[in-house]
Amino acid sequence: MESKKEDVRRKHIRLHMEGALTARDKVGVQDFVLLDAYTSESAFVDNLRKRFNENLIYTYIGTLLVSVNPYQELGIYTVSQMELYQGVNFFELPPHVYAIADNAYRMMCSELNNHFILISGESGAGKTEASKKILQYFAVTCPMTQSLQIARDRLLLSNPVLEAFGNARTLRNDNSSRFGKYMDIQFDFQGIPVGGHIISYLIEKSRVVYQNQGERNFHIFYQLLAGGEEERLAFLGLERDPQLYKYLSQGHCAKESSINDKNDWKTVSNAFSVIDFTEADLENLFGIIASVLHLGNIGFEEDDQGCATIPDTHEIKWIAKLLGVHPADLLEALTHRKIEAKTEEDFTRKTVIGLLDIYGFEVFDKNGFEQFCINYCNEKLQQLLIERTLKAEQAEYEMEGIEWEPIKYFNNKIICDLVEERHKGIISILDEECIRPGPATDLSFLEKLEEKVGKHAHFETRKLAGPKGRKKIGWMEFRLLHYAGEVTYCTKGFLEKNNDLLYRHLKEVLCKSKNVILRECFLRAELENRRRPPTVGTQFKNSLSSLLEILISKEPSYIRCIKPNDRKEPSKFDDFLIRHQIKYLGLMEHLRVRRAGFAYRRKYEHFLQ
Ligand SMILES: Nc1ncnc2c1ncn2[C@@H]1O[C@H](COP(=O)(O)OP(=O)(O)OP(=O)(O)O)[C@@H](O)[C@H]1O
Repeated sequence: MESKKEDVRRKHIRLHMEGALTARDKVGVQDFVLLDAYTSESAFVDNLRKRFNENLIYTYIGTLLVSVNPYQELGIYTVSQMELYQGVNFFELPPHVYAIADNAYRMMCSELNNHFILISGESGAGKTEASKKILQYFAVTCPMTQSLQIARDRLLLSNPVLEAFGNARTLRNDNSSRFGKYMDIQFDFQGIPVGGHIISYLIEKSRVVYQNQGERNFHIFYQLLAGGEEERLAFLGLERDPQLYKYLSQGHCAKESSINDKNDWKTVSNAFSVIDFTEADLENLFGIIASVLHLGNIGFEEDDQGCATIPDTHEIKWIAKLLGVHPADLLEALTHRKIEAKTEEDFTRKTVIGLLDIYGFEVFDKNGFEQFCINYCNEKLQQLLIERTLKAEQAEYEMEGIEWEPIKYFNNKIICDLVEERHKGIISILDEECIRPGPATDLSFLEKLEEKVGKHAHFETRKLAGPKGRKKIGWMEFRLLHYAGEVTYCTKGFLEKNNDLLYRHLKEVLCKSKNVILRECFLRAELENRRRPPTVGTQFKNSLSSLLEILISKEPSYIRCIKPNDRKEPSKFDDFLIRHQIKYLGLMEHLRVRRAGFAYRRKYEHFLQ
């Protein structure tokens, strides 16, 4: 009986495959490695366009998956599609995100090793969707006992909560993740999912207090106001109208027709109940969320001695109530000084498949401290790719004595060092400028950079550039020649954003809070540590290095997501925008290396015949 069912399944798969193979033959190449003009970016774009026009959004470069956001439902994520890819050799079926997921799963089961799938691309390119599809794939295709379904649901349903707290409307994407997300799914020796972890990285904290024109704060604030029950809002001292809150209205788009905060609130509330948040947990959590809104509305004034005062204590009373702290202590702490910062994570090993959904290179008209951090993160991830893929591939050919042309690829370690090297790198120089006594400014920081890294081949400023380059760099700016291209950063705000000081008084007050969540975040023991807390840049660097430690021990798979146009339109393929992404995703470079591997395989196969 079982084998008959299996036969039918196999037949079904074969028919699908044959159909797909014919379709794929007609539409460009399904693997860029097969491109004759593989060094030509135009040929690359042509192939991508041809396939995209036929709704074939996936193409391989060897085992790396290139995905173009279709901005429409294509009907390619059905359960029968999942079954089609289940247990089938990677290259036998047309490229698909399910093939990547299935391949990692099968390798993990057979070799009992750990894997990660790195999903990168710029905002709106489809990273989060891709990671959701992979999770759904595992949820449907992995052997599952009833009790484990609860764990599965938790993993899938925690997503709306993560998105509510970590995503926001930006100019590029209505639901843009403003943090890096690492999720791993643990499997036992039979390949049954037994648990998982979610770690969020590098959240864009500055968004809480400031949003650019056309952008919003994190969704949860708006969802709470739009959908929260009357009693809850009354308890929190909140009004429904987001315009009343400074932290929600700076971008002038608190209410957006494309976003339904009220409906989203329902989804998030439901998710909270599935992941076992009690009413007491929610009370504490929303107490903190509401306090942020009240904090934003506090009016500070200067007294006769030039000191900060808060004449209207209305908001203070609410915050004190919600956080369970003494109003006088809070008032004092908000107008006086001291410092702090925090934590990392740790977890036990099993065989796991990790999913890392992380923002790609950001290159805007004006790039600030946030873009500097994000792009540094991308340099480090590229380093990992070089270490793990390119170098390994070359080493293998050399070891086996296979004839091949060495590929010249750029090793971006030099740029990583420029940013992160102790005492010498940009982050250290910035930290020094933040710490040193005397009047440090963003401009003095720029001057320090010129003095200390001015000779570096990947660093430029207006002063250092020749007469030609000078025009394109402003007085307050420096330019980094990243592995994927140049990005000009404006130093304005670097010092302030790097400092992230949480004054000691304030921390002491929060340690005594009756709000359980807050008390967990501000540990008394940490107050005893009199050392200066790390700066934001250093926190970022440390967090990144712990992320890389997690990744380095695992076998990698890569998904590179591309956004086809800026208007979120289906069927619109903007060549210019796509070329930009091909460049910043390093795809041509990757193809060159893969192609060398492919040339070898072809030679080898021929030899075998
Ligand atoms: N495979 C897909 N099929 C259909 N629509 C998609 C697909 N991938 C993405 N989209 C559409 O594009 C939108 C943006 O995608 P997504 O949120 O995954 O981007 P992202 O790369 O995670 O962006 P950010 O970095 O800003 O979070 C989605 O809300 C969805 O409407």
